[in-house]
Amino acid sequence: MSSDKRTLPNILITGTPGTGKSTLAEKLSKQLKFKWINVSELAKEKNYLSEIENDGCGILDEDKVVDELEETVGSTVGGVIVEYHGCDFFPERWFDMVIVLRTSTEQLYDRLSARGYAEKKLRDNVDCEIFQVLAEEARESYKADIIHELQSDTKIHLKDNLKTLKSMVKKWKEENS
Ligand SMILES: Nc1ncnc2c1ncn2[C@@H]1O[C@H](COP(=O)(O)OP(=O)(O)O)[C@@H](O)[C@H]1O
Repeated sequence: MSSDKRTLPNILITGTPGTGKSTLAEKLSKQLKFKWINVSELAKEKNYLSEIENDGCGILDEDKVVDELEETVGSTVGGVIVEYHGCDFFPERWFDMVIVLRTSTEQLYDRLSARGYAEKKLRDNVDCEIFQVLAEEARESYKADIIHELQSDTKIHLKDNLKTLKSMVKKWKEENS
């Protein structure tokens, strides 16, 4: 299905753990009255995580996630916000906007320390942000004109990002009505 058949846009929010995906997705979904899907939470609930890796994270059964979400995210209704720290396994046709959240090393370090991440996991995630792993993955998986990198260090950034996204949704609706 092409995006112009949807009545509302679907938004993917991706980024390194701790960059603020859930914080942004929760507020945005409330303000826009969109459905919010946190893939990590879904995977835990539905038991889509197999084999525990050394860092305590399971390996996601990506096919099961896609099958589970196809009815909702692939429907003609749209208006879904999906968030996950990965983006290359979702069908490209699902999304009209792909948001990559970026956070400074210092902020990310503090946030992940506050989460109690062990030193190695913390370092791996900070490296993931420094090397722009998710931004690169997004560029390899989606068209450049739907990808938007947004800085997410401060509460002011959060406010600005909400404003930016709401105006992007407004524009999309005008262009696709
Ligand atoms: N723009 C921001 N400014 C300041 N703190 C933020 C911002 N976004 C998120 N946070 C804080 O950072 C932590 C991680 O945010 P969270 O939304 O859980 O990240 P993610 O979903 O990407 O793992 C939380 O404590 C949250 O309150």
